[in-house]
Amino acid sequence: MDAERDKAPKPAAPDKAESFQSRKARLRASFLSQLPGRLADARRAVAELRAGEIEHARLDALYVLFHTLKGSGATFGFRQIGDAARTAEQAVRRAMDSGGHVEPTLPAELACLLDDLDALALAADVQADPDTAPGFELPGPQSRPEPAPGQAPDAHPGQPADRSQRMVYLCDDDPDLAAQLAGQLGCFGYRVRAFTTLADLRTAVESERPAAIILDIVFPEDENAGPKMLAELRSAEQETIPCIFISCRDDFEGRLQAVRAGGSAYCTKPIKTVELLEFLDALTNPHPPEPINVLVVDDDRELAQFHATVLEEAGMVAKAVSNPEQVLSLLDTFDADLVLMDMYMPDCSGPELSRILRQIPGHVSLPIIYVSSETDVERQHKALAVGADGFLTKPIEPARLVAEVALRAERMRILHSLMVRDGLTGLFNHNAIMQFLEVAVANARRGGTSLCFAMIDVDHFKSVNDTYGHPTGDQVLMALSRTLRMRLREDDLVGRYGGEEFAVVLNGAGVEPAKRILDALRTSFSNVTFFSDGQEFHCTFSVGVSDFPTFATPDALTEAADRALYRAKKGGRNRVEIATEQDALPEQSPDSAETSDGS
Ligand SMILES: Nc1nc2c(ncn2[C@@H]2O[C@H](COP(=O)(O)OP(=O)(O)OP(=O)(O)O)[C@@H](O)[C@H]2O)c(=O)[nH]1
Repeated sequence: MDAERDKAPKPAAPDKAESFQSRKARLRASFLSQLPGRLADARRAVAELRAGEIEHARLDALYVLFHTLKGSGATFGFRQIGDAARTAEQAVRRAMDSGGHVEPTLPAELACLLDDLDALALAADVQADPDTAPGFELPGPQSRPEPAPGQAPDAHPGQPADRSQRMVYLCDDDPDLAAQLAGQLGCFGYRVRAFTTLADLRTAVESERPAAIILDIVFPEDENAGPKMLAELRSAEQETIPCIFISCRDDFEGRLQAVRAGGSAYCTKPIKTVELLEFLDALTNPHPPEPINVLVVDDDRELAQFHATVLEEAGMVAKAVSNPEQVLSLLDTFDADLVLMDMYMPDCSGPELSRILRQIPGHVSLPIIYVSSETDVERQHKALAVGADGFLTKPIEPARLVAEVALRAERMRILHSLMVRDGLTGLFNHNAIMQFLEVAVANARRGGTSLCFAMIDVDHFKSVNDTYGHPTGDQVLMALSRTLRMRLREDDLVGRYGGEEFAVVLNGAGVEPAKRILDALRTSFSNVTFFSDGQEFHCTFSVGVSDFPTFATPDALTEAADRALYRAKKGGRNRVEIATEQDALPEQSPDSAETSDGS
């Protein structure tokens, strides 16, 4: 039934240099050129309908065809085509709802509607001016709101932000807290000047403008002195300096004063350094955030391409696909933040595709929004019940499409980041790094590549805590996490395995390069000087490394790395040990693992 369309030339992938006006004209022309083929397909299917018989398959196919035509006709500005297709769709739906029984009058009714559609298709070239057609007004480039308190702005947890050389002023009347926070932020690459009085802060701002201010609310002179000072600084400054309030006040009044003074974020004491860092990164990061990635799935190629074009115009990265079968493999390589999905597609419906995605652990929380001309609320609810997140009705205004996609994708990035991050270090947490290890092993197996898994454990960490106190121990852990994040490649994965143990997945690395990299990290960390109560000290760590394919499963890799780490500790610490085949799980040699999972 789709034979004509398959022969039709596919719309070219969006060319970045091509203007939106010319893209929309091209897609509209492509829709028109394919219209006769689609109508011929429909006419053949109508001719094959047997009056008085049960005809599930032909009715299903006709339904998808008219439904698609309804949505794309309206989107490309051909309202009458959309209306006629809707009437035909409703006639087919009635037959489907009566158990697939074809009333004797149905074929003639549909043939009549197809005559109308043929006539409209002929007239279509002059029917609608694309510039005035609904659905063609473009929103401006996607603008992102400043992160609100509680929002984690970094879309890619575990990836370092370039914080080097960013000067931050911190003002708190508690000198110990000011010094401690300054020390911790310093571990993450910020240059911090700490002040205990507002007068000193004002003098410093007047002589050198900082990238951000961290400001207490309550000072001895006034319980709202911090917000008052910010308001004063802002009235004197040409450009506003971002400010994060820190306070032991968690009451509404304190928060209200902070917002009124223009505070961008609010952290309550005791301060969680990672939370503070996230706000600082968001407010001072000179790099724009990662664009939102959207996968658009619609069997109507022009419509998929059109929606992708609208999203790209708004600064997102959008891939259009018309065959649902390609979605899984595409998602392996395209890190989609959201899937925009048609509801009725001939070979696999939107709800079926949603179910398939929800059965894959990695896609359980991937936002799915249907874009469909289905207006029946009950059917919309049924489609949503399989795990989709929203419903947009075709034709959709570009501005609304962009806003809905941006809102949901941003929210999911925030939630995802909170779910997968460790609170102290900002690295992936235990569950996340173990899940990433599974994915990395599956990818390495499929691609025939290698990878290394390293377990890193700080040496004599208990005595660091015992000698210098727990907060200093925390600083050591934060400094190590930063060293790992800054020095490893972007596609390597770093997580906090637990306590003072860290896990690293070095994608594509063999044992020898992995050992070289980890030895370099070990040396550079051992050179970091820590300070506590006027005393200096250094820390080291030990590493156990296992590799794929010598160890073929995530369990085998973890166990082997753990055993190698034990040897490193036994052998005197501050060293990297490589796992050998003797470190394999007793019951699971690499060979048996290869066959047990069927690969
Ligand atoms: N400061 C701090 N300490 C932690 C944290 N998580 C675990 N620890 C401490 O890390 C220490 C780990 O000590 P051990 O497992 O005995 O090992 P170790 O002292 O590092 O000695 P070796 O591993 O044998 O070199 C314990 O004292 C834990 O309380 C944390 O988040 N912060």
